[in-house]
Amino acid sequence: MSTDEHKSGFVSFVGRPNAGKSTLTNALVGQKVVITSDKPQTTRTVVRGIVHRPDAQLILVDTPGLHRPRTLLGERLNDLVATTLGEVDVVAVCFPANEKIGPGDRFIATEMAKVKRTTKVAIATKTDLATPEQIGKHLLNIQALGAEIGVDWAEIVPVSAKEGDQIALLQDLLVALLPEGPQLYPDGDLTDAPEEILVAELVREAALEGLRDELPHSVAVVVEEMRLREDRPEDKPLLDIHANLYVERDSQKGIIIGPKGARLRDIGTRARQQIVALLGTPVYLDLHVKIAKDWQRDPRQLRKLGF
Ligand SMILES: Nc1nc2c(ncn2[C@@H]2O[C@H](COP(=O)(O)OP(=O)(O)OP(=O)(O)O)[C@@H](O)[C@H]2O)c(=O)[nH]1
Repeated sequence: MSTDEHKSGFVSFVGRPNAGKSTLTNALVGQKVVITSDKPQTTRTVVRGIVHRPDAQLILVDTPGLHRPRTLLGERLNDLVATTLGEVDVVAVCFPANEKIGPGDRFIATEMAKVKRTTKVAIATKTDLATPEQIGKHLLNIQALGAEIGVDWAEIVPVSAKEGDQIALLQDLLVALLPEGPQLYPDGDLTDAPEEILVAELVREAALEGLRDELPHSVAVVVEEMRLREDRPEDKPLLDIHANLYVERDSQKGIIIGPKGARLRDIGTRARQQIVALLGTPVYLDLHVKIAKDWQRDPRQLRKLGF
């Protein structure tokens, strides 16, 4: 291969909620750039992770879990997913190896079949949670599903993002599918999401830990202000961050705040540690819980919350 054959392009991971898309993005980039959670549907913004290699630049677009619209928010997410898929070079569908292929996977793969132009890859994720026999059967099922609905997988790759297993191979295979093209982002850029969005996502992630049922869908975070505190010595900077956690109902506010504010304090501590790790600056984090009544169904509120 000649050295001027540089490749660049966009890859989008899709899959049902919790399929491991965010974890895989982080594993490929080699650093945490998108939040992960064991709650479905936590990814709401399209954050790109960027893999820099001498021969290629691989830009990962992390789409929200594709699902049938339930609320207005759901419809917007689906619009976003459809738009994203038409614009990328490769769509990689994630099928968790520790679970059978179900109606959700079938729905997504069928949607995928409609995006004709884009190369499709299948990824069997979370292989550390399955036996070799299960993985083998899973790969055959993925192939059969493709044949049934008319999707011709360019590759079917089993990986474990958690163990780092086959991640390098996946990177090579994805690069091979990219068109020739120049470097699109400067060296060192890992994502083009604004810092406020990353910070809001980290707060949301901390708030979701330990929550059950419907509440995860009801939490939104907006960073209201983020600036370096004045009058600090240059070698001891402090970043002041003010963020609002929005919930839909009074009862949910109580859950987030917890007895005597204990849960909110805990959210703040955990989020702060992650933000410091991301930005490399000491942080003072001020969190407030607010009610935005039924925000998921209200277009005005959705806009205000950044959707
Ligand atoms: N054991 C194991 N767990 C994994 C692996 N990849 C992801 N997980 C876990 O699966 C859960 C979901 O992972 P995410 O990466 O957030 O999934 P997602 O597809 O981005 O989820 P949504 O944002 O809901 O669409 C988290 O608890 C992860 O820790 C893996 O390779 N092995």
